[in-house]
Amino acid sequence: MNIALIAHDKKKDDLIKFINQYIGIFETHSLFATGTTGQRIMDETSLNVTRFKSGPLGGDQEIGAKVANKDIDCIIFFRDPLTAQPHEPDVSALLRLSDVYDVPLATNEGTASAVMLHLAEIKSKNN
Ligand SMILES: O=C(CO)COP(=O)(O)O
Repeated sequence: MNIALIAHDKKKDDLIKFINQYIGIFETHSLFATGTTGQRIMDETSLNVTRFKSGPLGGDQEIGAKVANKDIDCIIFFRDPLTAQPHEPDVSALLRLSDVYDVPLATNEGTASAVMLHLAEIKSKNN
């Protein structure tokens, strides 16, 4: 599967911790990320990631374009609900496209954990 990973600045530590928790599942998928999130993932985990521009510079939109082209199967987006983002319209556009194309989108750790359990189930069925 093609999985997009995104985290706002105050959630990046949480995302890295989350990824390391489920590293065995993530390493069996193709990963995409916005710029800074992707760099942190590559620096702090063993995973390789295709990086787009940083979110405020268009990265959410680039991932949105991939969603519209049916190139993304799942999005894990650790959003910061307590900090205003200068590129909020881009974030909303990505969330909207995930609904348009019915792409699973986890915007917090609880939902992301549920998604990972689902991916683990698929993996064990395929083995
Ligand atoms: O702002 C973001 C998502 O809206 C994330 O972008 P970065 O990964 O470049 O910080």
